[in-house]
Amino acid sequence: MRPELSEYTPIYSGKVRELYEVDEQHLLLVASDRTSAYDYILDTPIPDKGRVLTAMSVFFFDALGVPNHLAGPVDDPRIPESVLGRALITRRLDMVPVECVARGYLTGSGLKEYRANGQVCGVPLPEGLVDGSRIDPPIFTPATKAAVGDHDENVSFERVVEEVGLELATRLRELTLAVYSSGADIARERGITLADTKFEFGRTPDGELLLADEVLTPDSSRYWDGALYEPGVALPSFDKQIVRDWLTKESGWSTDAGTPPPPLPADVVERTRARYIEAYERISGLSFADWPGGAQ
Ligand SMILES: C[C@H](c1ccccc1)n1cc(-c2ncnc(N)c2C#N)cn1
Repeated sequence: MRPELSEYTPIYSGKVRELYEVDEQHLLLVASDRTSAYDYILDTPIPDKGRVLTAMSVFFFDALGVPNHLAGPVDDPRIPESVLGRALITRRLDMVPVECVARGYLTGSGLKEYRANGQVCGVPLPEGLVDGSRIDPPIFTPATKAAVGDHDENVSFERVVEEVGLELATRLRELTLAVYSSGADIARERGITLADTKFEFGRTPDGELLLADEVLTPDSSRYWDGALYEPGVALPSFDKQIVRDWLTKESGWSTDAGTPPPPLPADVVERTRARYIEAYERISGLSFADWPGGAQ
């Protein structure tokens, strides 16, 4: 008999995920079906999004072989039925207060910084780069964690050293770049470009550094269709572009409307759900139909 979610103490509620305390040493990390666009949480959920992103994290945790915070399988008996397939039991860690970002392509906030001063997080880049340009080798572009609703602030490696010390900062950079490159290689072999990603790390009581949070999901990364890639062309997000295009080109809403986006039509929801599942099945080579927690 599985416990009820109400038996666990909620300790964090994010835009699209929640964290609960299971016991002194363990947490329950829950991914919702909520999705965001243009910094709004949309009213319309995407069915199975939480399960697909959980499945992607588990695939990469297994594939990457990096010590991580998982403390049980996706069907662990401590996971309530109501969140089965979109929740994971993790070890409770002392989280490192740094968003560890790796970029293999220039876009987003990195592009904005580059255009202003020719570098990203203090890392100088060659002249003449444009939106979508390859950054080779990939760079470590850390950020400080913002309050809920704010954007993270890109910071230099030196600032991370001030925050956590040289040894840990160096280790975070090494691990971030190595894990990004491994994930990017796996995705590239399946025709998908992993442009950038964000990792979080935490330490165990005896000081071991573990990969935590979610890994290499479309919510923590930018995924592009490898077949469409060309530098200088604004690259559509593999998973979010359907929603973005409907909102800005068909719904009558606009990003400067100052009002929340309207509810999504059923076909936009279904096509977006299908894109998440396509990304998972192409990258993992597994069938999402085999993932626990189907329609209850
Ligand atoms: C922001 C992020 C979060 C993720 C998911 C849902 C809501 C928040 N978060 C993760 C921890 C955390 N703390 C202690 N041990 C851990 N193993 C983790 C993890 N992962 C704290 N915050």
